Amino acid sequence: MDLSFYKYQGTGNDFVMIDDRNEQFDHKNLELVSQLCDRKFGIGSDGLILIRNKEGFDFEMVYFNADGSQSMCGNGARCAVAFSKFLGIIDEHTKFLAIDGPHEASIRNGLVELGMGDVHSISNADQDYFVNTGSPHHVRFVDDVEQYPVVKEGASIRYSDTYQPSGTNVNFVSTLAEDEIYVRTYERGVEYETLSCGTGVTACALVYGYQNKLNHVKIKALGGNLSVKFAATSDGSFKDILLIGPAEQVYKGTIKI
Ligand SMILES: N[C@@H](CCC[C@H](N)C(=O)O)C(=O)O
Repeated sequence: MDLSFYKYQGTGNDFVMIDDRNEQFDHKNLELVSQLCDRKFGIGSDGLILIRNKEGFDFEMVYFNADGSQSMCGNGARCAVAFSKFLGIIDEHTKFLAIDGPHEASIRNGLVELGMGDVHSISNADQDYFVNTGSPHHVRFVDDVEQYPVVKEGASIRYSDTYQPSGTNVNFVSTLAEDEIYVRTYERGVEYETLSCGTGVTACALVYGYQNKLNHVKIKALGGNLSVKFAATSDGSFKDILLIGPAEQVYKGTIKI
């Protein structure tokens, strides 16, 4: 059977997107998901997203990592908003459902402002930090992130006893300017460094912003630039979090499954 798909990228985090409003894709077939995401034997991507109908929402984003596991994906959600606009499901504003709950977003000229879920706290993790932004993120500040062994150190933290059994994503951060950081991320479920991670840069921006009394942090990632705005509350939690950045359709195709 031929499966139609679109390919999207958000700051280099790339996704196979499937319009599955007729629910024909077998979402329990995780082997198929990882085969489609395989860069040698499939289409190739960091993740796969199904757009489905959901009562009370414009759509539901069903997200899978390349290995078939599921979590919240910030860049994927920005791409899902762009794809839903392309499909004519939404106009400039949307309310949709993801695995971590409802989200609101807007899109203008390919730039997506994505409302993220509230974050309850930043925890200490040895000398580093841990933040859950819909997906789990370890955050470590380093002197020169460009030269840092992200895959080696990231894998060692991801598989450490502290994070068993489900593991974590791992972000390494250096300061570029007073209001700008450079973030590189080892992603769980891809099991490698990706060019950008939306929930990851959000976690890093919250930690950096909190420490430096900022409510708007710019982020450089390997795949492009993002920014995060938020409000810090007196009890150490964060609300009104916006992840802002581009989302682009790269191509469409069909593949035999
Ligand atoms: N790339 C994503 C994060 C995807 C989920 C993550 N790999 C996990 O399993 O926690 C993003 O842009 O947020």
